[in-house]
Amino acid sequence: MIASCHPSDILSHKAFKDLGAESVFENVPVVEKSEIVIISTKPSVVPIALGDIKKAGISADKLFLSIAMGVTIKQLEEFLPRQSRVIRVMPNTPALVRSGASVYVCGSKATESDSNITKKLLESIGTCDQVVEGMLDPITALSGSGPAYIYILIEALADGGVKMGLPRDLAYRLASQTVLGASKMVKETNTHPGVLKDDVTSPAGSTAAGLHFLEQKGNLYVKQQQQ
Ligand SMILES: NC(=O)C1=CN([C@@H]2O[C@H](COP(=O)(O)OP(=O)(O)OC[C@H]3O[C@@H](n4cnc5c(N)ncnc54)[C@H](OP(=O)(O)O)[C@@H]3O)[C@@H](O)[C@H]2O)C=CC1
Ligand SMILES: O=C(O)[C@@H]1CCC=N1
Repeated sequence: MIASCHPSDILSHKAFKDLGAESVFENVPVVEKSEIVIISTKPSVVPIALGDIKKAGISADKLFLSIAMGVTIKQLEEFLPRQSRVIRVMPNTPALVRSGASVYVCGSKATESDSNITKKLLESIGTCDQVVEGMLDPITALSGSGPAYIYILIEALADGGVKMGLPRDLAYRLASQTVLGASKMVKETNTHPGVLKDDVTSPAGSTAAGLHFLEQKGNLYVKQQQQ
């Protein structure tokens, strides 16, 4: 494995080395020495980084996997040497704990073998689905950005517990395990989330009161947006 980073980025340089990768400060040697190249710069940097590769006139016999948000297959193929094989991927940060949700789209020159190796790579860090490019923006909003929305939910659940007297570490443990458990219920029982919600909600119970409160707040929010 070989990775590039900026000369001032000592932390990434060390992190790559700790992973057992060769770490360099230029993109061209990374592409020269690799069969599969992962493009993971910010979207605005993609044309610059790929421009370096095109200018260097490297052989195009490589598979490029791009995780850059919003950079289309057509743009990637234009930025790279002709005949480069391109696959666009949208992963998410739970990949760090091997619970990612990734999707990928094959470019015009990607082969079945490229698709298979991409699936194998992504399945080693979570789930993986092949999709069509038109789905990538909504998927970015759902599973790409989604963890941020769930963290806010976990923080809010824990804050509520702390407000009512729970120690913070216990509150975070319970909140995160609750999200994990609820998620597994949806995945493993194949039951509609509305039905699972009803199962928790006893008549005249505390969950019904909590849901009523949230619904009122939700309606309030929608009304504020409409004003
Ligand atoms: N964050 C997320 O949850 C997700 C992000 N993505 C996509 O991943 C990409 C990276 O996002 P993120 O990790 O958050 O961003 P970061 O800014 O953390 O990472 C970008 C990396 O690119 C490096 N870089 C900058 N310029 C160059 C260059 N010219 N050549 C090579 N490397 C360069 C940076 O190095 P240095 O710091 O040394 O400049 C940095 O390590 C984005 O395209 C984003 O859309 C996709 C899915 C989820
Ligand atoms: O917000 C971002 O730029 C990236 C894309 C998906 C998740 N984070």
